[in-house]
Amino acid sequence: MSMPSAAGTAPLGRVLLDALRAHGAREIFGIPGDFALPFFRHVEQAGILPLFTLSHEPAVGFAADAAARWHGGPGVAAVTYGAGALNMVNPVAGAYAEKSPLVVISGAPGLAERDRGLLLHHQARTVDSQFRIFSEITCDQCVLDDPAEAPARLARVLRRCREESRPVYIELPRDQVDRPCAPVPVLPASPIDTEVVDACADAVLARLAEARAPAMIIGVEVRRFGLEDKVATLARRLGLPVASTFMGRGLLAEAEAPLLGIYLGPAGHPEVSQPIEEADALLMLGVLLSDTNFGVSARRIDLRRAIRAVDRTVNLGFAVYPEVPLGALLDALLARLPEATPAGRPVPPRAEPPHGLIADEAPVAPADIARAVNDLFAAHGPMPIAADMGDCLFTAMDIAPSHLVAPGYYATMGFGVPAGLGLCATDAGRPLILVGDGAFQMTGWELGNCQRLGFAPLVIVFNNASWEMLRTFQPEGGYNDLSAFRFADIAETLGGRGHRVSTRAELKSALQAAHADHGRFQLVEVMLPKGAVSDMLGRFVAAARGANS
Ligand SMILES: Cc1ncc(Cc2csc(CCOP(=O)(O)OP(=O)(O)O)c2C)c(N)n1
Ligand SMILES: [Mg+2]
Repeated sequence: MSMPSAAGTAPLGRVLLDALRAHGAREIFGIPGDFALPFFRHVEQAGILPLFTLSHEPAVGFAADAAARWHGGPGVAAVTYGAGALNMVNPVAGAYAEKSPLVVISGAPGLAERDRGLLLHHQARTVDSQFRIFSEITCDQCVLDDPAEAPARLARVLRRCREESRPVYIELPRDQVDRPCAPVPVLPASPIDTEVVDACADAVLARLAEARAPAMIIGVEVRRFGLEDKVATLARRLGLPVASTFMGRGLLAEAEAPLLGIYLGPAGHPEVSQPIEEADALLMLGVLLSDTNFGVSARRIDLRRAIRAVDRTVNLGFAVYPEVPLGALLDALLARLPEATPAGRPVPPRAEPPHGLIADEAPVAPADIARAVNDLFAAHGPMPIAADMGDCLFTAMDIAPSHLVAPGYYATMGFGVPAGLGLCATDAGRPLILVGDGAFQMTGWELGNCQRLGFAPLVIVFNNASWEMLRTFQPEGGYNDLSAFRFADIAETLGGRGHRVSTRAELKSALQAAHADHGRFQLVEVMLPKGAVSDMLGRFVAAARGANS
């Protein structure tokens, strides 16, 4: 029942939608439930943010995460309490790990029903259990149990979501949704101490100036905070060779910058690894110190000599500069550097992505898929890519630069197809989805929503009937053999168009036909021979074995 609105107020559900929009959200992904129905009514009636419903909450989380990464701003996942929200723990954990600004909105029991002394349906342990679970995988949380406090609480968590680029959790008791509430302010950026920033910038430049062979490596925060241009300018002015991490793939690829390529330790190219590992001052901007970024090389990079700027903190040797956002540091560094580009060390020309698929009767290897996609991009322009975990992600490292969303660190399967649907909902353009057969079995069925939603992604399924990545780590595992799903046939049933290919010639013509057909989703099922893996995966596993031996 909508309460009469006092002057300047509106129902809390509507106020929340206005606030999400004002903070940069452009869509809502969700699955309703009785605890969330009052809020979903506002979503549908207000039309402030378009609602995209999917079939299973993990997909809702992955889709909202992908939209957040594309926007560099909030992606919104709205679910019901308990069964819905707890279904989404894995995607939210992945968003936390990979610094994606995801906003989780969960309907919840009303205040009145919490005190009736009954165990509520969807309740796990206590009514507050869900809040505690999400407190572990979000950077801030609030319960909107008092409309008088709601604007301040929402302003706080939405600012932290933006500034930390991490998920936040909003719990919305269903009997509060229609209560009158004042608008939510958009708070100014959290104050920073410019003296700390200045001292930090001076120390960084002094450290780089005394180094014999400085270098730069950049990571996911550069993308999340939209700092690519500033980083490219900094690299030019400093004359430093720069590499991106595995998670930072594609950064600076289109910029005028001395980019070496992707740093992958011994699994990568020596002309990229050497300047990074031999640097006597390594400037690390927005880099997550994760095993997938450095695990195969932790022993090779002396982090004590590195300058690390991530998570609003700069570590330089034993000095720590707190509350220095990456953007503020970049501004301070650029303000201290002349516009001229010094004659830096010559940077070797970047390795060109492989092109020129030989369209013959040979069986398809993962490297052929990269070549075929690069040929397609060269002919028709790049597509945004959503990749799942598995060899498809390693193959993506050989695909020409384009916007990539992938679980490069958290490494969860199931991300690819829902993330591609998330991109379809944004203004990213038609995505290419890369997914293995094992991961497709988890969330690929979400393609069945494409017809209703008007989405037409191009999907490539790497079908080796195997958990092949696991087999490279442990060949003796008999459990890696999977059933032979006929995904191309299933595509037709799901409302799309299926193409099954076994040779390179079939791959080329199927991709051309799929790319030309925008009317429905296209699924190109590539039958890969047993044991066929990308060189990149082979090198990564060998290096990982070496690092862990
Ligand atoms: C949610 C989740 N559960 C298990 C695993 C562990 C795993 C990592 S890679 C992999 C096999 C992937 O098989 P797929 O056929 O998709 O790709 P490919 O290796 O190229 O054949 C598994 C099971 C992860 N990462 N996430
Ligand atoms: Mg497989």
